Amino acid sequence: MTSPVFIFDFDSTLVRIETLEALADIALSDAPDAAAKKAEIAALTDQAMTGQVDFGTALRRRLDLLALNRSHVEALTDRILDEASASIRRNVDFFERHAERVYILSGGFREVIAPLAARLGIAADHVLANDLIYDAEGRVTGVDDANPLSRENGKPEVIKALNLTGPVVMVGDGWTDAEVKLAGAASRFYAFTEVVSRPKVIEVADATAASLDEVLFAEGVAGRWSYPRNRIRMLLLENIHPAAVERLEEAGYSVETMKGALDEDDLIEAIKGVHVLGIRSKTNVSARVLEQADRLLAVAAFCIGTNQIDLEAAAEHGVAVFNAPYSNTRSVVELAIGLTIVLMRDVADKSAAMHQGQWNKSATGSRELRGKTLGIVGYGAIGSQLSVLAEGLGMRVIFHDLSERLALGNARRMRSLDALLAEADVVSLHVDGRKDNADVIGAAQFAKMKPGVLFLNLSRGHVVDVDALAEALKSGRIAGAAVDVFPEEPRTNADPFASPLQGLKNVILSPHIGGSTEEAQEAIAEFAAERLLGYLNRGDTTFCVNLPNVQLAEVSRAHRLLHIHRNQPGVLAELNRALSSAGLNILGQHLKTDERTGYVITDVDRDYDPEVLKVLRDLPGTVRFRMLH
Ligand SMILES: NC(=O)c1ccc[n+]([C@@H]2O[C@H](COP(=O)([O-])OP(=O)(O)OC[C@H]3O[C@@H](n4cnc5c(N)ncnc54)[C@H](O)[C@@H]3O)[C@@H](O)[C@H]2O)c1
Ligand SMILES: O=C(O)[C@H](O)COP(=O)(O)O
Repeated sequence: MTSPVFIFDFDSTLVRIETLEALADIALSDAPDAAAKKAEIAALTDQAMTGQVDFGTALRRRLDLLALNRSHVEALTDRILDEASASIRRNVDFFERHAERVYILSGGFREVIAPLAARLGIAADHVLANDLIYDAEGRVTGVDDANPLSRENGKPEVIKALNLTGPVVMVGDGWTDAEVKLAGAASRFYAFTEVVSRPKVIEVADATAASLDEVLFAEGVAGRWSYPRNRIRMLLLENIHPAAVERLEEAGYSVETMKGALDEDDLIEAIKGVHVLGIRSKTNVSARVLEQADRLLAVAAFCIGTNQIDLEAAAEHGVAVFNAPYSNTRSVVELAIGLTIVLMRDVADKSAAMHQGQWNKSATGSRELRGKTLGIVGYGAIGSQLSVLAEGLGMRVIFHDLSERLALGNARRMRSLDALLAEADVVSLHVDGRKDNADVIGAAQFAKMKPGVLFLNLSRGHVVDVDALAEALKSGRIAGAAVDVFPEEPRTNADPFASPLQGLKNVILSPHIGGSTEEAQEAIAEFAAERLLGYLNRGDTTFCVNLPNVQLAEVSRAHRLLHIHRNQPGVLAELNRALSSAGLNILGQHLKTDERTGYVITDVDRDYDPEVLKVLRDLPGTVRFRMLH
């Protein structure tokens, strides 16, 4: 079968700008009537692109409004590579490989197009565009009137004159591109909507393409990615920072967001057809949810904790789970320090009294941090950082951890929790949210603490018996507490909150905001989005919390087969037998297993019978099979 000739429009297709509007921004930057002129130019562009004004008239009227000169055009030309549309940037490889069957056809200007054409490997004689005419002073006086592209219906005329063989595929956003189809000069016309969507153009198109990946997928051309990225749906819950949306959309994925968390039934409904779910600490991804997720490839916890996700069930379904283990740790530590000082000085109650008109200046019970003993339970990423900062403020630090952890600075490891409780003036909990940690601190532990101790929990709600804490506070054994996390937390800001700790003296309650700083949320968004992109685009499972971790480079000029299977004997041998009997040439292979799951990544030469993919999908033990190219 002859592969098609691809003809691409330039403005709002290969690039995300309209040339004349961008030139207007440059040329009119100091003009007093800039706004009015720009509006007129934008209106003319729109009228031409929707077929309301003929293209030639619109072009000349816009040029007349601009008083362009060579330096304006050069300024745009210099930055045109940065303006390439996202899916074009992702698919440079396609252009390079098919350059001899690719044309750029544009009512725009050859010199503006040239740098991008060169970057895509498209020869100068495959760039069909208007030529600007300059006078001796470098002022633009118009375009070459003899060029059909400076007129209505110029594009079909130019294509026909090329006498192309084989199917012709036209890709563009505007009416002049639709004219190609209407004049019978293209076999198929894709209305390109990545930059702008024009209903009148879509109406006459054979198909709509929200990205170049869509066109390549529909045309059966091996693009940069096997499946159009915009068809991969991502659902981000719980008010995840917009930086994540930006990054994932820039990479071509379709992202939907919701502010709050969802309960199990609503989540099951919401993730139908969703490939990637983004959550924070309040969405429970249960085995039942995973069971019914029909497309789910990955879950990203845009936070540290993953106790809200059934990690084992996710692995059984081949769903990779990622988190951001470090991005908000500093925020939690700063809050813990601040809360400790506020508790030591009883600032919260004194402030509340002042709001009621009471002046209560007194030093009784107020203490400095300096020289006090801080007992940190859980000496991981947060606990150990808190240790360093607290020492910097003059505290003595002791800690207890189930695992062997390096004591930082002068911190002293305590062999038992009880030993720590007996010595600490302040107890701060920083254990992880594993199920076994339920009620790690209850009545018995409060009884072992020093009278007058201060208590902080910024880890997980279920690790403390809150009723026992309330009793210990009421009895005065505990002098104050700061609690940021609760066994039951409202799913959204609109839901009510209730706790036995409400109304107690020297108790600071905060709505799970330990990691809620702008810095942390942005850093989490970037980190977790990168993990997702690494997994979707390369199969990379670095930092994955439930599948074997494999760090992978981008697949280049090969197809990558990603096979997740139950860790049972013989799967790798079977897989390689299938590959070898199909005559596939293996370019590279990685295997990593944990006690439950195996993950094999095989890069193969591109030419093979696609039937082999079915065999791999059906291999005994297969949990999930995916291919990237
Ligand atoms: N309040 C917030 O907004 C917020 C923000 C970030 C993290 N967190 C929570 O803070 C906690 C700590 O986070 P991290 O990043 O430091 O986790 P981490 O996994 O790095 O460290 C947890 C440490 O606790 C230890 N541990 C677990 N159970 C223990 C137990 N029963 N006794 C003693 N040690 C135990 C582990 O061995 C580990 O060293 C987690 O629960 C996390 O979900 C809360
Ligand atoms: O696990 C975490 O990182 C914290 O508990 C923060 O959770 P959040 O993103 O829901 O605030």
